[in-house]
Amino acid sequence: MEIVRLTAVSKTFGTGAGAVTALDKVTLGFAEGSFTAVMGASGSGKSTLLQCAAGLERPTAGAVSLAGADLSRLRESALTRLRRETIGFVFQSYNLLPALTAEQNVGLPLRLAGHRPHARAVAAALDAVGLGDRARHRPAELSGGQQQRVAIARALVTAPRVLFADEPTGALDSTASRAVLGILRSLVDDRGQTIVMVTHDPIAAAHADRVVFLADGRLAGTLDHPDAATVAAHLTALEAGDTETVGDHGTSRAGGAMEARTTSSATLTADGTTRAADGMTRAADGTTRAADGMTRTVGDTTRTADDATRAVGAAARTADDATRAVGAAARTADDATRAVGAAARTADDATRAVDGGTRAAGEAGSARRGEAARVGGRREGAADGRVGGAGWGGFGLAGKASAC
Ligand SMILES: Nc1ncnc2c1ncn2[C@@H]1O[C@H](COP(=O)(O)OP(=O)(O)OP(=O)(O)O)[C@@H](O)[C@H]1O
Repeated sequence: MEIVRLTAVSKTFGTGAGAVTALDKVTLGFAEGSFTAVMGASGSGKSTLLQCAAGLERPTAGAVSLAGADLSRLRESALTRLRRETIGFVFQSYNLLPALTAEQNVGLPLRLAGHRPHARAVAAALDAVGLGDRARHRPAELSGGQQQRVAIARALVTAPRVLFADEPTGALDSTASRAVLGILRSLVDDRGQTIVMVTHDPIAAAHADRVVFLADGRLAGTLDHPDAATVAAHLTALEAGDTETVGDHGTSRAGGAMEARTTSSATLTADGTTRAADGMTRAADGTTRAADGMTRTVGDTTRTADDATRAVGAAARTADDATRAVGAAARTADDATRAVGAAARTADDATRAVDGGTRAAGEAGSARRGEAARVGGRREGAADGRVGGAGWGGFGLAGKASAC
C-alpha cells in the first residue's frame, strides 16, 4: 500500500521572469515500509519533492496524498496536526536546541503537540538510535553523528508513519554516516518504518530499496535494489544529460556515458569546476535549508505559544465571566441586604408606630379612665346635685376622639 502519493505535482517559486520551476508534473508513490532514496543534481528539485510530500510546501499544481489524506483539502491547522502525527523530519544540520539535553530535545515534538513526554517513549527512541546512555548530554557534548542520531530519535518519538530525511549524512564522516544509515535500514527492516531520504551519496542510496532520480524538476527514472556503483553510473549519466539511460531498472548505457567522459581531460577539468560549484551551491542550499528548518521550528513554537496565549486568553475571559457573575451575585446580595434593611426599617417604623399607637392608646386609655373617673365623680356629684350631666359629657368624648 502507498502511504504517500504525488500526482502531477508541480512547484514554482516566484513569478514572472524570476519564476523557478522546482518540480514539473511529478507522479510518484512511496510504499508503506519501504526505504526510498531521492537523487539528482543540485537544484533538480529533491528537497522540494520531499517538502511537498511531507506537507511542508504546498504544490502549485497537482495533488499529494499522505496517509490517506488529500493535503490540498486541509486547512493550515489540520495540515499542521497531520504533520505532527504522521511524519518525522530529519535535516542535514540536526537542528537540536543546544540548551536542552538529548532527552529534552527528543521530547520536544511531544511538548509542542501539547503532550507531556513519556519518559519511556523518549528512552525507547534514544535506545533505537543506540544513545540510551547519553540521555542527559547536551548537543555540544555529542559528536556530529551522535547529534544526528538524537535528531532521528526526536523524529521517531511520535511514531511517525513516514520518516523524511534530507541529506541526513551530508555533514557526517564515513563512519558516522554508516552508523546513521545502518539505523535507518534497521528501522525499515525491524519495524516496517517508511523512509524517504534525499542524498547525494551513492553509498547512502545503496542502503535504500529503490532510488528515484530527478533532473530539472522531472522524474528521470527509478532504480530498484540499488548498489553504489550502479547508482554512481546513473548519476553521472544524468549529469551528462543522458536521461534516457535511467529506466525503472536502470541500463548499462550509463557506464558507457561515464567512460566517454573520462577520455577527455578538458571535460574532466570542466567537470571538476562544475562539481566544485555544485559543492558550493549545495553548501549554500544546506545552510538555507538549515535556516528554513529553524524557521519552521520557531514557527511551530510560535504557533504553540499562540495556542497557549489563546488558551490563557480564554481562561482569563472565563475568569472575567466568573468575576462578573460573583459581582452580580454580590450586587444581588447587597440589594437583598438593602431590601432587608429597608424591611427592617419599615418593621422598626411599624414597631415604633405600633409603640406610638400603644402609647397613645395607653394615654387615651388613662385619659379616658381619668375622665371617666372625673365624669364619674361629676356624675356622682350631679347625682349629688353638683354638675349638669349630659351636655358636658358629650363634649368630653368628642375632644378625645379627635386627639386620637
Ligand atoms: N524557497 C525558494 N524560493 C525560490 N526558489 C527556490 C526555493 N526553494 C527551492 N528553489 C529553487 O528550486 C529549485 C529546486 O531546489 P531544491 O532545493 O528542491 O533542489 P535540490 O535538488 O534539493 O538541490 P540540492 O541538491 O542543491 O539541495 C532550485 O533551482 C532552487 O533554487
